[in-house]
Amino acid sequence: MIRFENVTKRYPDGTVAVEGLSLEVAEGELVTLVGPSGCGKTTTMKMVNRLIEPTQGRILVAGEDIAGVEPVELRRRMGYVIQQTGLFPHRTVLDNTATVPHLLGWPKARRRERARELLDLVGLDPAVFGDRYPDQLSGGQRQRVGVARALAADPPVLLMDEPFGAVDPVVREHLQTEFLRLQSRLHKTVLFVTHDIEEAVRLGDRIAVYGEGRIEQFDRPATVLGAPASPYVADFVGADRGLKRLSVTPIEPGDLEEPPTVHLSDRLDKAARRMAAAGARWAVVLDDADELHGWVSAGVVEAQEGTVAHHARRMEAWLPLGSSLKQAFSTMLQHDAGWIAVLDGDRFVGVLTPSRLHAALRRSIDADAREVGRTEVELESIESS
Ligand SMILES: Nc1ncnc2c1ncn2[C@@H]1O[C@H](COP(=O)(O)OP(=O)(O)OP(=O)(O)O)[C@@H](O)[C@H]1O
Repeated sequence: MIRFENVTKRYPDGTVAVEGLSLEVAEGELVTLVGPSGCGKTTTMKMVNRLIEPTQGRILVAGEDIAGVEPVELRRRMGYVIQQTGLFPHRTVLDNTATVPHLLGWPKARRRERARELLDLVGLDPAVFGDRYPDQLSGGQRQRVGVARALAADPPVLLMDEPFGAVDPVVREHLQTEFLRLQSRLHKTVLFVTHDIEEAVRLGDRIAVYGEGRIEQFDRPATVLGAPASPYVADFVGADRGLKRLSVTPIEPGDLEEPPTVHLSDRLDKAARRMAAAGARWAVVLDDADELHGWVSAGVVEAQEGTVAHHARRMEAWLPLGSSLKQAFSTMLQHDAGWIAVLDGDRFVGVLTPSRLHAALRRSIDADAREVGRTEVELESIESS
């Protein structure tokens, strides 16, 4: 969707900001450009909407060489979000959001309706915020308006230059989560500049790690963290990259243990037999709709009569399949739990234990090194190592 072909930018004073850059962002993909200050990220981005012209090479968007597209026309096809949102201070939030539809000549009622819809989408109630001016908003709210404005005309491409850079870390994490949720619905092609490696790995389908004016590695976040291409990249992603990798490695069905399951309505002697047969000290308890209720321990079951319902404990520590290993670890710590339940929708699929979590992480590193799927890596090789 966005393709750089051997692009170089040399400024008139001789500074080479970008050199021989080749990079392709697929349709619907979110690529983060990350690197230290001055390495050429912003220059790269601004060449896509022709705020800066390359000295050499060409850039194609949807197959078309943008050198032949009117800059104003080109920019209407691309949402652009920057750190200092660039909102018009004397226009209301609603009018700011409707900027591009206004430029495109949409009738007033339609563009106001669209602006309200967009504000809703980014989590701002238009009835509350629509008539405010930008200086009557918090930094995080201003950034949301910036995102809403960029999306207003539904452009296929979004260019985002440190859009969450000016807000505190808690708000930033919140905005990132919301943006990921939005992106999972909208599937825009996104080029996202940041100097924050945490943000880059969290948001990017792939990340391009910049050295000076050139890309040192362009890969999925887990690969960059697990197998940095050079000492420079290893240094940039940080000594705690193993820990960071937890946040980009999802829980997969193959990572889970399957303890015996019993139902709330089961008699205790049946539950006891099932646990004994499995050699388990506890079982997961499901309700009549087969949804997770909690757990029950073998000790309680053996000593009592009646049904599981009287002795089952609620299980609060659970996560959906596909959550990150970091969320899993954090949930274990938060609930002081030796395992967490993993659900697929409402369906219970298994449990993740600390040793399985460790195995999953090791397996994903092995899988990347061998360029195979994680499920193809034998668990034995981990447990015996
Ligand atoms: N108009 C200009 N004239 C000369 N040099 C420039 C110009 N704009 C940028 N540069 C230089 O080009 C290099 C890359 O700048 P760029 O803004 O692309 O970096 P960046 O990675 O986005 O940095 P930051 O994270 O600090 O925004 C820097 O050395 C910068 O000083």
